[in-house]
Amino acid sequence: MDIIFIQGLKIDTVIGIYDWERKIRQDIVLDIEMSANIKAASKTDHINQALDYKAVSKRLIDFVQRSEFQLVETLAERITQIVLKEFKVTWIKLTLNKGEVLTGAQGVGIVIERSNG
Ligand SMILES: Nc1nc2c(c(=O)[nH]1)N=C([C@H](O)[C@@H](O)CO)CN2
Repeated sequence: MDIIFIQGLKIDTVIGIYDWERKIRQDIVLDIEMSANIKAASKTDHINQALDYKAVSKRLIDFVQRSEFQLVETLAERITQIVLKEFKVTWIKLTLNKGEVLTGAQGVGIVIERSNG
């Protein structure tokens, strides 16, 4: 299996369970690994045959910026479902980092793997 990845994709959104978090926008950072078969793209050297990481990133930026979830779990699950349904991806690993919201910690977040195969 080949993997196309997107690393350190920073997106602003409304997320969190506390009142103060509902009134501000916070940055989350996504690291994404997606299964891809790169044979056709590498043969033809054409973007039409490739999993276009720019297209994935544009779709996720739009979705995350419009979203207002409370939990990182919900946002992560929705992101993986979008990628699996709308792109030629059968497996995805997503790391969602909410950053320095927990006193004493450099980051908090979630790592999930999903597949539809
Ligand atoms: N499992 C989770 N725990 C917590 C979440 C979450 O999304 N999933 N969120 C919070 C708060 O919003 C926190 O990030 C802000 O201090 C706390 N625990």
